Amino acid sequence: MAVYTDVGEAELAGFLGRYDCGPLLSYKGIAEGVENSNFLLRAGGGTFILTLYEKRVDRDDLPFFVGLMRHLASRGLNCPQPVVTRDGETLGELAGRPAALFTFLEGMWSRRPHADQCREVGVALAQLHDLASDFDLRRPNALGVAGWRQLLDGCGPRADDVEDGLRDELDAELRFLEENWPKGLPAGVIHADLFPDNVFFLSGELSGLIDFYFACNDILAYDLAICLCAWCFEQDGAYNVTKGRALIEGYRSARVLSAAELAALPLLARGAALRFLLTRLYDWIHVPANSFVTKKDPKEYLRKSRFHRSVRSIADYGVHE
Ligand SMILES: Nc1ncnc2c1ncn2[C@@H]1O[C@H](COP(=O)(O)OP(=O)(O)OP(=O)(O)O)[C@@H](O)[C@H]1O
Ligand SMILES: N[C@@H](CCO)C(=O)O
Repeated sequence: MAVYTDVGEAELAGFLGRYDCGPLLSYKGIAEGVENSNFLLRAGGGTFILTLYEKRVDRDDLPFFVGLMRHLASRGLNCPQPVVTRDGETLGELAGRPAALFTFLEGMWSRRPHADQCREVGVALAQLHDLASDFDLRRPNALGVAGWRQLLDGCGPRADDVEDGLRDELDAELRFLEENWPKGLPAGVIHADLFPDNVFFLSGELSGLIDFYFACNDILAYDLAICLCAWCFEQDGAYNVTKGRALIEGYRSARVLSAAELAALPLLARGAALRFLLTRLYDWIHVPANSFVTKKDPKEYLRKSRFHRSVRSIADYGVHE
């Protein structure tokens, strides 16, 4: 459950008083998610999502995230929109945390994505890259290759509690990636966390994207590699070549992937697997066992990391140049 910060009714009503959203009717914490505290809120003027920003979100980055959501929506991409107060503000403070109110997006995320949904995500990701290309704010990727060493160091010797020898294995993998990380590939704004729980479907079609709080400037094809990790493996850990092909072909139908980008995919996917392995491992070690947050399994990403290390060319992902 991701409600780190509790909000009292009186202080919430006070916060909402700055908006034209009508009186507070009800609110409840949303169990899903691991990063921020989210509440589903009903007011006279409709249904909203209230987000309180927690540890991994830097307050100074909020104008980038909120601005990006507004920019993408103005270009036709369906994503939550910050509600503006009567004073023209989109960001405020509640229960000691930075907070914002968003429009509610209809739809459900897919617990067991099928190949057609992978294709749709590929298309949507390419559209996002294209639509964000003229967004004028910049945010370096704090969880990019240059930030992984600090995460691994932060895990310390307790990494070996998850699996014997894990710390040395990750150290070797990280060193390899630091030395071989591709340079010069097309870069721009990426979502950086487009997992199934951040993609909504309605009546069988992709209806919107949420959770832009890792969005940043980085290699575009790295975003595709993240989706390859998040969408194209089965619950038993096996890579599904049909889903992988659908995702990549969906992406290519909306944005041309150069030969260099395609060739770099296995390396970028190793990086993507390591990034989520490291954040999960860090949380596994540091989030107290009695907290109300369901920790995500680092071993799922260890298996994915090992799979990507075994890949010899993009043909192993089911695609050709
Ligand atoms: N605008 C919205 N409309 C409808 N539901 C939403 C909206 N924003 C968030 N939610 C719901 O809240 C849940 C958690 O939101 P979100 O994914 O942004 O949280 P998070 O803690 O950042 O999660 P994650 O672990 O994916 O980083 C979502 O799975 C979704 O059910
Ligand atoms: N999508 C991430 C959690 C949010 O950062 C994961 O599955 O590890």
